[in-house]
Amino acid sequence: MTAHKLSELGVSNALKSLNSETVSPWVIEDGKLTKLFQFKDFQHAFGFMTMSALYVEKKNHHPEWSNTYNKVKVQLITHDVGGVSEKDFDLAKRMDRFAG
Ligand SMILES: C[C@H](O)[C@H](O)[C@H]1CNC2=NC(N)=NC(=O)C2=N1
Repeated sequence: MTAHKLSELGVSNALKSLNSETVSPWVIEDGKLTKLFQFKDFQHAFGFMTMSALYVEKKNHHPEWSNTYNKVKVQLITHDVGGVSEKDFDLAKRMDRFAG
């Protein structure tokens, strides 16, 4: 699947749809699709990262993320097109599911 950089309107519409399915919102921060996940403890946070890692490797589309104890900050952008694309929204939806 080739990536196409989404327009501002495209990002805004995709964000509305993505956030209708999740309790805590994704936002655009520094031009990247961003979310802070909070888990009950480190093990759950790391389990989320492990499930996500297997998926991102299969899709060859990788997050920028950091983990502090029970928190995982995720930022998604499609480097090949220099902006947010459908691939980022697909991964965001999957990560919300992995987070339970
Ligand atoms: C060579 C390799 O397929 C590319 O660099 C892939 C790897 N993972 C990637 N991840 C993200 N987030 N954006 C990309 O453009 C991208 N490109």
